Amino acid sequence: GLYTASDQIVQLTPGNVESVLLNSTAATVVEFYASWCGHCIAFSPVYKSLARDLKEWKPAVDLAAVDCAAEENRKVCISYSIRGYPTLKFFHAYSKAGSTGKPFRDFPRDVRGLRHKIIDQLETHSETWPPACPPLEPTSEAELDSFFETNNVQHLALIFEEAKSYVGRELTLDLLQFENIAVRRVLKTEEGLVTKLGVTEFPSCYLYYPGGNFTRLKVKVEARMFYSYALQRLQGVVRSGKPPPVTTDGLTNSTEDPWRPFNRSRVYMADLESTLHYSLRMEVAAHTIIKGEALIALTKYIAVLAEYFPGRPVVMNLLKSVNSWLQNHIGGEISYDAFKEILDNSAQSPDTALPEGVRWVGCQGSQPHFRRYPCGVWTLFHVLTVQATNAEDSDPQEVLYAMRKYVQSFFGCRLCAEHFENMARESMTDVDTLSAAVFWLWSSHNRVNNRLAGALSEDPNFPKIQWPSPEMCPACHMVKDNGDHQWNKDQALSFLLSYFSSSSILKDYLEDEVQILAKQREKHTSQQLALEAQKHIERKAREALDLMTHPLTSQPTVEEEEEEEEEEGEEPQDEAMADEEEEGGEGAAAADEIGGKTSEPSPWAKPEMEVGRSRRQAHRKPSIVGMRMRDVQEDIVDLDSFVNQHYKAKALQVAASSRVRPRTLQRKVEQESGPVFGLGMELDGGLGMVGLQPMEADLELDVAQQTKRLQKRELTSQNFGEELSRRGRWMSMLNIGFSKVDISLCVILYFMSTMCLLAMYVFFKNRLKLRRVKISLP
Ligand SMILES: Cc1cc2nc3c(=O)[nH]c(=O)nc-3n(C[C@H](O)[C@H](O)[C@H](O)COP(=O)(O)OP(=O)(O)OC[C@H]3O[C@@H](n4cnc5c(N)ncnc54)[C@H](O)[C@@H]3O)c2cc1C
Repeated sequence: GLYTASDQIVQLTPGNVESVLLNSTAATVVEFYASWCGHCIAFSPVYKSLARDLKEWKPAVDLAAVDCAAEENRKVCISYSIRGYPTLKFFHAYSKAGSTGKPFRDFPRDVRGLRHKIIDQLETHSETWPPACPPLEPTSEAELDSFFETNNVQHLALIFEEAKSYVGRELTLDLLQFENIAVRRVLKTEEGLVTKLGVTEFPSCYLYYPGGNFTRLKVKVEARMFYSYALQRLQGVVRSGKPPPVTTDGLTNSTEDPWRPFNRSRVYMADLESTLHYSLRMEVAAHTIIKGEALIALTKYIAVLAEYFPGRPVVMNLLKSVNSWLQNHIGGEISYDAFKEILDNSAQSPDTALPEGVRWVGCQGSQPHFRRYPCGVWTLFHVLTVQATNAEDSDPQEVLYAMRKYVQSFFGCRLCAEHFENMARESMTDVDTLSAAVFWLWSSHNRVNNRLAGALSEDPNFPKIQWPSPEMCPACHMVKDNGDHQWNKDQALSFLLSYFSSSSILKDYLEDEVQILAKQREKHTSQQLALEAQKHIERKAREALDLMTHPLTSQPTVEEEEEEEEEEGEEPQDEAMADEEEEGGEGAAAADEIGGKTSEPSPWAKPEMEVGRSRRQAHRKPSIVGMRMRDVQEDIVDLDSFVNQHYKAKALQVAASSRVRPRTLQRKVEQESGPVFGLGMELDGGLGMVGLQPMEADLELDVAQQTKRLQKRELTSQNFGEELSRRGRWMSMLNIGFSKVDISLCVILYFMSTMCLLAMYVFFKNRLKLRRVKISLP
């Protein structure tokens, strides 16, 4: 069909048509249309505007539509005698069954004309006046005398006008949903009242009070919209069913945050940063893996933020680094965890952070469930569209597209997203200038405001209005010759450009940059500590398990030994290479050498293997001794040293991968022939190094063999980064070693399991004996 749920037009179907049109408390205007009909398509924007214009009249008049082109509605349209499209019909309140409505013949194709036609029809109601509709006839002096006796209202607004004017009746219906106010029209011909109040201008509005007191309502222009804005803001006037606005004291008590006093007509950076925090750390976080449309949406969103967000340097640095990370990302998906690492600046780049948590200021609500994040989203994108106007060569739809995509993929309120998408589909693609983008968002936001006025989500302290109000921007409002309201687009644009400009954004209540960075560092460190501690515990558990399953007495297999040799051999290389790559090369080469020797299954390899083994066992023994010899402090998990070690390994890794450069063969040969592990010992000096004594004697290799091996290593030099990180892990693992408690625990467990086995052995042996004795008995 031509209408959606966000158009505030009831969509009729065979299922609801009777309940909507018959015996209803409100009169209903129905458009019968065919979705293929060009005139209907052309009329639909007018009908939608009419629905927005008459929004406040709903209890008295509602708008509906039915698509007669839809097969399922065919019978409905036939039963209402529809022959052509579009057809408008008026159904009075409490219409009886069988009523087919009054057709609007040759109806006007503009909102004003239709509005007047509807008022005319309302006035033709011949039966008892429907209670939901306020009296539309002019009032008299006599009626006013007793008005306050029969009506419990605080304000009576009198619209003095000519007989042909509709302003009084329109305002009566406009204020229908507000309490503590009533509106009546007084004709120019009501001389008594005109003279009493000294009325000289028609139309004009006077506030009338008990006892005959009165005052003139001051407005910029004597017109419906200006009266409406002003009357809704009178003291005590509230939307029906809504609690009265609370004072700041009340607000302080009803929100968990302390109330932050603020200027209602300014934008606050604290709201924008809070919105960024919430959207990137809460909304986007709902996607564990971000791919497809969501990834496009995130990339666009971050790109416009990095380009146009008028943030402080620390936030801009962060947005730019997230943007470049996303732009350089290869592949169709990212994990939120990876994204969050960048967002939380886990690389700890200086002066780069997005404050955590929210501090709503201009978007504070009188209750925790009002305003806040959605208010921030609107404000953020208004700011971005305005900032984009400074970059003249940018794509006019860029920011709107980013918003559309973001809302589609991430905005948690799915119905809001659907409504927004409907608006975007309708007209976003028509935006062809940067100013048009500012306008589009502003008018779309006003459409949403119109729809939501009076909704449950409306904060009574911040009523939804067509923004900006005449008080905020008098020049933005003007009236046409016929008295209808019109936006002065030039004035509205310059108001928006100034209101959302970076220079107008207030920096109050922002968290201090130094504090943000310190917090970030603190958080990062504690995360690292927790991670390292967890790794440490896991490692210890693994090692203890190993020790139980491979008791000290059992001999490792040749393969195991080879593996260990390789690992041991690599460790000093890590450290050495990171510290000074040349030495590391030697260490690894020597380790390769050992591996190479032991793995050769030659007949004469055995004695050599045995020699190697005994030597290695000699190496291994001190490693355990070494553990026992370690400091008493070892019983305490020294997390600081873990962190240092982690950073050191990381830094070395980065340094190594960035500094690795081709080495000359000659240099390598020279280096390989020297005592190779000395540096490793010096660097580490702990458990991990124990098995790596200098072994010049074992390294009498022929040059050709070495050359070959080195060439191989040269080829793999590109993978140093990876290799290093792998080896780094081993490094830290061996370096930590076992504490006394660990060893004692293992020995006790080992002893207990041996005893257990022994007990089982004795038990079964005795049982077998007993059984044999039984069998042998006659
Ligand atoms: C894309 C989107 C769609 C939404 N759809 C729905 C929905 O379908 N249903 C629903 O219940 N809620 C919806 N919401 C939430 C709703 O629009 C409000 O954001 C929310 O109710 C909070 O209202 P608020 O009073 O803080 O003012 P908001 O409407 O959030 O406005 C925030 C601030 O922007 C300024 N402002 C107001 N109007 C304009 C304007 N026209 N142009 C420029 N600035 C303006 C004002 O200073 C105002 O305080 C949506 C929000 C977004 C971001």
